Amino acid sequence: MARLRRSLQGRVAVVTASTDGIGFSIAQRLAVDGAHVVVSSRKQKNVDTAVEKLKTEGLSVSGVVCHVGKKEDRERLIGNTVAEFGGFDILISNAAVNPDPGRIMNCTEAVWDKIFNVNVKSSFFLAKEAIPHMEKRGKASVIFVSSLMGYIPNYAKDVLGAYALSKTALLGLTKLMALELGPRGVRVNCICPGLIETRFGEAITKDERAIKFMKHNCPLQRNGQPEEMAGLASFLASDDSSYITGENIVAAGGLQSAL
Ligand SMILES: NC(=O)c1ccc[n+]([C@@H]2O[C@H](COP(=O)([O-])OP(=O)(O)OC[C@H]3O[C@@H](n4cnc5c(N)ncnc54)[C@H](O)[C@@H]3O)[C@@H](O)[C@H]2O)c1
Repeated sequence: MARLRRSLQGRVAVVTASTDGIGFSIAQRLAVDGAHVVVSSRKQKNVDTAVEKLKTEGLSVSGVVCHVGKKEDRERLIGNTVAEFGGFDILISNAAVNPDPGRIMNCTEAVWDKIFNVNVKSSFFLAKEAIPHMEKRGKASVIFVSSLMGYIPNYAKDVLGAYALSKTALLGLTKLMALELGPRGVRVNCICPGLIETRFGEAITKDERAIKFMKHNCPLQRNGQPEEMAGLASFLASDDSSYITGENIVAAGGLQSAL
């Protein structure tokens, strides 16, 4: 007889930028699969709304405000979680920005710094700071959120320039961290979404040219939905992926070419 045990029962997960979009869907799915999920984003109001919504679905969640670029916010996110649960098992590093969409040769130093500070530097330091509190529980899984654009930074070169490049950096970060952390029992993987219908993605997903392009070039002929990233995240967080580390996994409807 099948055992009715949820794949993340007893685990504690922290998900950054999880009040909306892909992060919210991942938080929801991890909680449905049995984890307690710490929801976070920059604004208290958004955290409260997301936590409330998930609680009304009967899910085990709590919330902490965290701007991932601020060390003190990262310390609070980790500190509060450790104080309540003694540690945690799953870190989903999902926050990202693209403050001034444009071509790489138009990127200013200030925009470059903001993109790399949030998307790359903060992802690394949050993981580095979290790992001592995760590894002792024996099931640590770190998951970065990169992008298909990390592989093809020229995908939408008119709007994604330096942002796409920051996502390329995460592909390498995943490989490097997995190598160093494997012997400590910590797995590090990365999800690379294609075009997903969120507020962040709508500059492209709602563009007529992109819609036409997807119809003809994406094997599944459509954009993705945030929920379609959530199962992959849950799998990578669970024991079902216990022999998988250092992988950058694309979920993009089969799309392989630049816009
Ligand atoms: N939507 C897509 O087509 C797509 C494609 C590939 C990758 N991604 C990646 O997926 C992730 C989620 O994006 P999304 O599409 O769900 O859009 P989204 O706008 O819902 O998510 C981005 C989130 O990051 C948050 N954020 C920005 N700066 C932050 C900071 N300093 N600290 C904490 N949170 C911060 C924003 O508030 C926002 O909630 C991002 O890493 C994005 O790069 C999205």
